[in-house]
Amino acid sequence: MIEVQDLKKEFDGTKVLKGISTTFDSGKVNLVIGQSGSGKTVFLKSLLNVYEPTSGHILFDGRDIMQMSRDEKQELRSEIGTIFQGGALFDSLTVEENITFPLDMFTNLTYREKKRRAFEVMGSVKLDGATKKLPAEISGGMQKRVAIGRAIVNNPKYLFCDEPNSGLDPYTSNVIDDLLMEITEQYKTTTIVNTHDMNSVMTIGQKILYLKDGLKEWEGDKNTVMRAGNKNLIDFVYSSELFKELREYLLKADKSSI
Ligand SMILES: Nc1ncnc2c1ncn2[C@@H]1O[C@H](COP(=O)(O)OP(=O)(O)OP(=O)(O)O)[C@@H](O)[C@H]1O
Repeated sequence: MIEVQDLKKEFDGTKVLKGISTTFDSGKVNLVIGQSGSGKTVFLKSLLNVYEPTSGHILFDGRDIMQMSRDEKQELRSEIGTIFQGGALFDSLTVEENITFPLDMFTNLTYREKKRRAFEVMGSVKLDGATKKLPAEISGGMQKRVAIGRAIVNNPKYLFCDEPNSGLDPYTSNVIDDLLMEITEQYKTTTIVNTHDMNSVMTIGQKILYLKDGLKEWEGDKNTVMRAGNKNLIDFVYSSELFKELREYLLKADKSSI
């Protein structure tokens, strides 16, 4: 579980995060949504202390990253998996080597143990058939799965993903969403995902945090988002005609069942 208390971040006096408080449960996929520029990436990077917050508290299962020494932060980082845009794979390493990389870097496992763990993870992300391929030889969706595999190989307690579906077709996006859900439930990770993908919102949004201009405008889940009364949220989520019609249909169905 990650608890965020009154998180603020400014850059040279410009307030980007203006005091956000929320809780992200473990074993759940938590989505952060909002217009471009609303502060989603700064929020994620502040939670990770990539950007040092201006003020506030961020508690990782009760441990406040704002109060931690450098060594304690280092220790915490070993419990965190990240999938960031531009967090490119190593082009000259095979799928298996990419996934094994964090084990080489951060563990003292034996060769055999690393091999076993890497194969377990490649099974989880459904890459068993591509272990010896180079990133250039596999599709964008498979590359995303390698990135997910690399992020989970150390059994992280916390998983952060920035736009995991960007650049993927709808089918492959669903595959990635299903995978994030499976991993989160199987390993009980606290998973936080920044997304623009409304399909993800409707399917894996076990918690949804909607940011607007650096503030929490609304929070709920995929069931409550459909019936939410917040005008800004509705305008944002239902800017697609298809979703707008779906919402109207559901609200009518609600009324006719009363
Ligand atoms: N390193 C930085 N220094 C100064 N300002 C920044 C920095 N990073 C982001 N900002 C500003 O913070 C605001 C929020 O940016 P952020 O990248 O978090 O938005 P976002 O919601 O993730 O957008 P998008 O959906 O387009 O990725 C923007 O106005 C941006 O210019």
